[in-house]
Amino acid sequence: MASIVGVSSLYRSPCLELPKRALPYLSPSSEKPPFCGLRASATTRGCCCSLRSSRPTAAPPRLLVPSAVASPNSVLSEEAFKGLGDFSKSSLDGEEGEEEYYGSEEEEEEDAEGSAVGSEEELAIANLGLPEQLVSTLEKRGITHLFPIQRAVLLPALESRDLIARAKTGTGKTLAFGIPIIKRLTEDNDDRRISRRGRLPRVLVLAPTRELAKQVEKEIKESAPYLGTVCVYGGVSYNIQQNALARGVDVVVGTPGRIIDLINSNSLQLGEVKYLVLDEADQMLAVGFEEDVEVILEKLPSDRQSMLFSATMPGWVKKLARRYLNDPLTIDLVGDQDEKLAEGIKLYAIPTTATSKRTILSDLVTVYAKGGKTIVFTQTKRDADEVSMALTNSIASEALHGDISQHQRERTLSGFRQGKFTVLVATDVAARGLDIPNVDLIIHYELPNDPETFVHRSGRTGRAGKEGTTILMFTSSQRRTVRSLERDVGCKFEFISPPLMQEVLESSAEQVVATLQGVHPESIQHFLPTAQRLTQELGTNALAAALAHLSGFSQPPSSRSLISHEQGWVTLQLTREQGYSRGFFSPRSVTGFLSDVYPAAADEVGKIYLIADERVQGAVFDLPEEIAKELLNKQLPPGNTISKIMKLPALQDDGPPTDNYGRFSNRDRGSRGGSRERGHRSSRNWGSRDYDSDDGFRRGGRSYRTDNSWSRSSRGSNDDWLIGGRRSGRSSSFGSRDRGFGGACFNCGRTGHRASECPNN
Ligand SMILES: Nc1ncnc2c1ncn2[C@@H]1O[C@H](COP(=O)(O)OP(=O)(O)OP(=O)(O)O)[C@@H](O)[C@H]1O
Repeated sequence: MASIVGVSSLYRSPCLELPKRALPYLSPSSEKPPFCGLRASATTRGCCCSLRSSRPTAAPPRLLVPSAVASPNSVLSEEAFKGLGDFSKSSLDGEEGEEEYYGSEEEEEEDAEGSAVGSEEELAIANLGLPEQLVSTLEKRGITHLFPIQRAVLLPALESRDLIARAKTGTGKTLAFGIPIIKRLTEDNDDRRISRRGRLPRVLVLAPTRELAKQVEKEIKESAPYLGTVCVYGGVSYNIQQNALARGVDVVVGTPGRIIDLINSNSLQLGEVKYLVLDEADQMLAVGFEEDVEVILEKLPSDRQSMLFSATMPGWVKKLARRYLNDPLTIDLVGDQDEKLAEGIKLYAIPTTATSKRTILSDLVTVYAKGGKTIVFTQTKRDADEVSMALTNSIASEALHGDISQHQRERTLSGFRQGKFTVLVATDVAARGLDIPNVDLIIHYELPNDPETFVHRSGRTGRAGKEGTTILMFTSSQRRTVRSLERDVGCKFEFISPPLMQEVLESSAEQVVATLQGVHPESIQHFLPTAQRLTQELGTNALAAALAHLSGFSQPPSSRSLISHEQGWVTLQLTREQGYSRGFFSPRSVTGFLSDVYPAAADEVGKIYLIADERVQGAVFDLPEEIAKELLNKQLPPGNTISKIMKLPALQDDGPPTDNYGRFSNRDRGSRGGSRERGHRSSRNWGSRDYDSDDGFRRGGRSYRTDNSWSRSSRGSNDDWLIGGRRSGRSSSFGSRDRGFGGACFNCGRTGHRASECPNN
């Protein structure tokens, strides 16, 4: 698990170049010894100071930029930050050598050498010669040492290099561009322009969503309150934004749609912009946004520094970026071969069915979030609403998507940040960039559209070195997509089963206990007399009743299938003693047995699985609660036992759910009908997915992969859910209302009739 403390780890050979060369490069007035904070290579390749600047660097007034030593394959080691992001062994699009690239092949080898002489001190922001105001505001926010991406970007950014930077989610990319830009703006203030009214912006940061734009604005404002920073985005009145721009501004952060509107109304002039940042660059350059970005770029001076940041940079982004960037330096702290997710994120995957999804969801939240914050990602706005509504019965939750008014979106996010409710159900509008403290659990209620979205969604937890958990829910038909996801993201899921009711009850109780610990002692005093009376009357039952109520279990939990996890179903086990067997024991034996003992049970039986233990002749199967009760009261033929079970025994063929199982289930005939329809719709709906864009209207999304394998499978899975989810009620009713006999005759073994109707009788 990565830890922020990792920052204090030592790396071995500190850069020897920078102290000599970089003094003027950093703050001329600083008396602190500057250093680059990067280990010099044990080989001949040198540290960041030898990064080649292959074009003249635009030195700001009073900043002397040293002419760097040419070293095309400059290498930096990240020993000190292991866990927060490793340097890659390959370039973003595999075209090494074509461009300057920041990564190492011999890193591991180097890491084994040398002695630990670098120190926390060397990474201390206070030692870098940054403007004092900046150092002090960062320190107040607990930011005292550079994170790896910040360290890697600082010098090239100050050298005015165009950059393409990739680092994992939550590793501090905002300040990676923020710190050098703020330094330049602060020092480039000879003419006191920072306070001048009507000054035009020198920095433009483009972000794909309003929430992200606001967050970047906040980060810059908090780090440099003395700069004029204005955020412009759609969904709110123009006036306030226009007035703020008119007063004079240093940094504009915004979403493309509103920026274009403000340019067109002449409220925003970009003629003095010196620094352009595309945050979440791959999304900014995806179809739909790219045209807007191009319109904006046309308004910018060509003599500017451009920087692209994201946790994901598919190859096409880099190719496209060449059109906008000038001899860019690529800084890649992710690498193509390695896991793309931030470390410290535990990954689980859980097989579900469309009908059991919602029940499982609330159980997962209860058991895995342990009272912390959860974000549930859905594909569509409608699903976000519906899932949030369904959850609200048991857990406080709210929905966030592009159809919700901007005002409400802001209120929702702020309520979530403040912990007023603990589950946010969102479309991918919340997948990128949002930095919300203490999000412990991410649930992909629906498979993401592409691996990049999976990385960004999951990256809302495990930020800045913290731990987090991600759970992917999938149906059996989506198994292949899950495997592709593992391959594309370089991760491995641990496959889990739905939590048992006992676990849910225990977790709920624990959370209530944690909440009780926060009750103010004075409040307790008010309730003490009643508590004492109740304890005398009811003993510990009084406290248990209070816990049950506060856990949301005033009524006993409804019965639930251990197989499908659907409510209202019970899982029973049939075992047959040796010697009573009528031949080979199979699922047909179960349906035949049921039709003899209680035909209603044979009609309604759900999934049937054989017990794995070869010494036991038996199976488990699902029945509706009422039917199960009746069956348990029936007289059974000798040698047979039926009991209600609380835990599944080991089952043959991996147990539920697979595509093969349930062949003997009546209910399954319905779902097979459903899957025909799924197949029919799967490819068509891909383009019309209900995707949120910044400005609340649909934008297309680039299909990131060229081989289509991911896209195709996720298209299928997307629609699978669209149909499965919305029609879940119908799907489950197909089987149970269809009274045709789905089992096999106990007599002749053929399907379609009961033993009592067997023509062979
Ligand atoms: N040097 C630092 N020390 C401590 N905390 C930091 C440092 N730099 C950034 N942070 C904090 O780390 C968190 C994550 O930063 P940020 O949102 O910039 O990550 P990111 O890499 O842009 O993530 P994403 O890819 O999800 O957009 C923020 O809360 C930020 O304030």
